[in-house]
Amino acid sequence: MTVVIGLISGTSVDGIDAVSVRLKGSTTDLQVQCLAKATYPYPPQLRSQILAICGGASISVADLAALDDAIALEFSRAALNIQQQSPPAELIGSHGQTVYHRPPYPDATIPLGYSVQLGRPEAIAHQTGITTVGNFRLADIAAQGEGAPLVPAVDAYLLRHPHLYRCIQNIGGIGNVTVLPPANIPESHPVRGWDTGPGNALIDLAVAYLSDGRQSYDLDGAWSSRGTPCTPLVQKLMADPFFQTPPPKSTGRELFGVEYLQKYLQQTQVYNLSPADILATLTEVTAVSITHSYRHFLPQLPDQVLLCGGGCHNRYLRTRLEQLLHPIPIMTTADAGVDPDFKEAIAFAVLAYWRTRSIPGNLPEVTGASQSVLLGNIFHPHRTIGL
Ligand SMILES: Nc1ncnc2c1ncn2[C@@H]1O[C@H](COP(=O)(O)OP(=O)(O)OP(=O)(O)O)[C@@H](O)[C@H]1O
Ligand SMILES: CC(=O)N[C@H]1[C@@H]2OC[C@@H](O2)[C@@H](O)[C@@H]1O[C@H](C)C(=O)O
Repeated sequence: MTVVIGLISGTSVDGIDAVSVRLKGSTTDLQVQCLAKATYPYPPQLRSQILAICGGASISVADLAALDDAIALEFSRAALNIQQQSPPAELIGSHGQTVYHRPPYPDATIPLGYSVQLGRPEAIAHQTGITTVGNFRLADIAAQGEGAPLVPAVDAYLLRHPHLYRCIQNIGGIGNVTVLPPANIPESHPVRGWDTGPGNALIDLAVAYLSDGRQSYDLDGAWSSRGTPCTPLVQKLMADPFFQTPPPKSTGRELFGVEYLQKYLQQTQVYNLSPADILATLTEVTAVSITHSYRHFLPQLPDQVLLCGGGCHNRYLRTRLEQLLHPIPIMTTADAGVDPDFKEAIAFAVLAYWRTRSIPGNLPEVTGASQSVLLGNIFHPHRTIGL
């Protein structure tokens, strides 16, 4: 049994999700007991700076180093806080903060992806005195994978149903799915997964714009529920090559970010949309892109969909998914015993644990990597002899 801390701040950049978990077993016998969980919001100025960088703002290398350390410090504080609420942890798995993600593409000078997570793990090891694993995406990228999504490998052991076909749908800033065939069918039906497109990132940006910065997200989907999705605009947006490309695929704020929103807002003028319609239409893009993925890239529709990530609390989005996928039941991962708001943090605790046991963490069927690889670099805290 090992106590491990898992840390992540996702593409919504709303704060650091931290868990302390007790782990037992390894893969098929993996057991996870959650001991403590909390979200630590970023200081507003740091959040704004991160969002600016994600939106393509220029930064000097010196400022990038300072930002990296500021994020590492917030992650270290989160780890030390969660540590106070649970037994001593042996290990930290820290995803860090993604600020740039470029999937691999054949015409690039080097046809490998490029993904930057800030909050350097060696600094977290130093600040906390706890061995820290980080840089999880790099080895998969070196093996020609997308470097994302990585959580499906953990979902495969925590959320498989004995005889039902499940989709685990994360709706964070970006959406991603894990496709879990039932445990009782042959291994020729592999676990799959990919990014489905925007989750809440565009909705959040639009809410901030339409409310003059007074709101940062559409609480429970209340605002969008007062609008009507503009079907011709949804169809136009769904023609984007990202949605039509079969998996493996990954994306981020580089595609579905500030620039996208600006172009989208111009298009909404053509259709004379109200603020509520603007939000309902963006929410519809999230819902339709998810169901489009299921209808086009799965051998069969799932028996159940289990939602996770902050978007599972958006009632309007959830209702639209229920309507679009009727009669497939839409639940959350809480119905299968995994907290939908902390599943990603739990996953990075498990990935760190696997790394220290030399268990590969990527699924080549998901990321497109040429082989399974060990994910992450291990950093031990430097302890001065005699202290
Ligand atoms: N009650 C709610 N109603 C509507 N939306 C909500 C609610 N609670 C959270 N959200 C949405 O969820 C977002 C946060 O989701 P989450 O923390 O899962 O994203 P993330 O982990 O940062 O993203 P990713 O999974 O892409 O890395 C918020 O920005 C907001 O848009
Ligand atoms: C580069 C990056 O941080 N990607 C995130 C993002 O947020 C959701 C989706 O896009 C997913 O691919 C990934 O995160 C989770 C933690 C993953 O790797 O499974």
